Amino acid sequence: MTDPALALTDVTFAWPGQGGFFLSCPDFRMAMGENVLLLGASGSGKSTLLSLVCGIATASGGSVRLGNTDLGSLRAGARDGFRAEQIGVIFQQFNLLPYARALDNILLPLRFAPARRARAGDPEAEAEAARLCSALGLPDGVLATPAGRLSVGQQQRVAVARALIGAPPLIVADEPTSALDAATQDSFLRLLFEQAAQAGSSLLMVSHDERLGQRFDRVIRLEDIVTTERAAA
Ligand SMILES: Nc1ncnc2c1ncn2[C@@H]1O[C@H](COP(=O)(O)OP(=O)(O)OP(=O)(O)O)[C@@H](O)[C@H]1O
Repeated sequence: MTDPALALTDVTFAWPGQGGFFLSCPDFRMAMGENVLLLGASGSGKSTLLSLVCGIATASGGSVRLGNTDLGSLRAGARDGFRAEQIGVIFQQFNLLPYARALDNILLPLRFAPARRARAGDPEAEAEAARLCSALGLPDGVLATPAGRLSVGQQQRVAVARALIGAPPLIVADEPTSALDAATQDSFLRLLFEQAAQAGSSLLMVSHDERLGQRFDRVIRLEDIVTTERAAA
């Protein structure tokens, strides 16, 4: 039997400090190639769960597995490299380098990920970046433009191209449509799904927006897979 793309088992985690936030996730799995939307209200712990999935935060108990690798078995440096190889991340604020060309932003994850760079067609990864931009509806000329000079919609597509390049097995997206109107959201999601499917990537998106649900293989409410507690003030 093939490993799931992602498996969280008996995971526990607490942010340190007063008013600490505790989260536990007994069992959450995603199949290879599956698209899952995780719905939750603001402050419910969606970004915390994504941090655990990406290995940015480390579970205090249980296991987070991507394919056949347990993130907890990796030292910090190895975990960073593993993340760069295996996960394409689309942040809410896109996190592009504003003074770097869109092309350099898209190629950035490949610097830390030799296997992903090879999948992107090293040494011609620029051609793959151009193909992704065109497939995502970005006009010619965007690649050479500093990211900070692009429109919000264009920056968002550049952020998606950066996540998709080199076909990472998992794409993680944190509220990537929050800055868009409904019509633009729909075309954006269609392109993201098409390109993720072409790359064979699984897609885990978190949002508070129930309207996005119809395009996904599975829609889950955060409270159905995690329990959370806040320390008394
Ligand atoms: N870096 C951090 N350090 C300490 N506590 C944190 C940190 N990040 C989040 N928290 C705590 O975890 C709780 C859940 O936050 P989280 O960002 O995971 O929720 P969310 O569902 O993603 O919210 P939003 O939709 O508003 O982004 C917060 O209320 C906060 O108390």
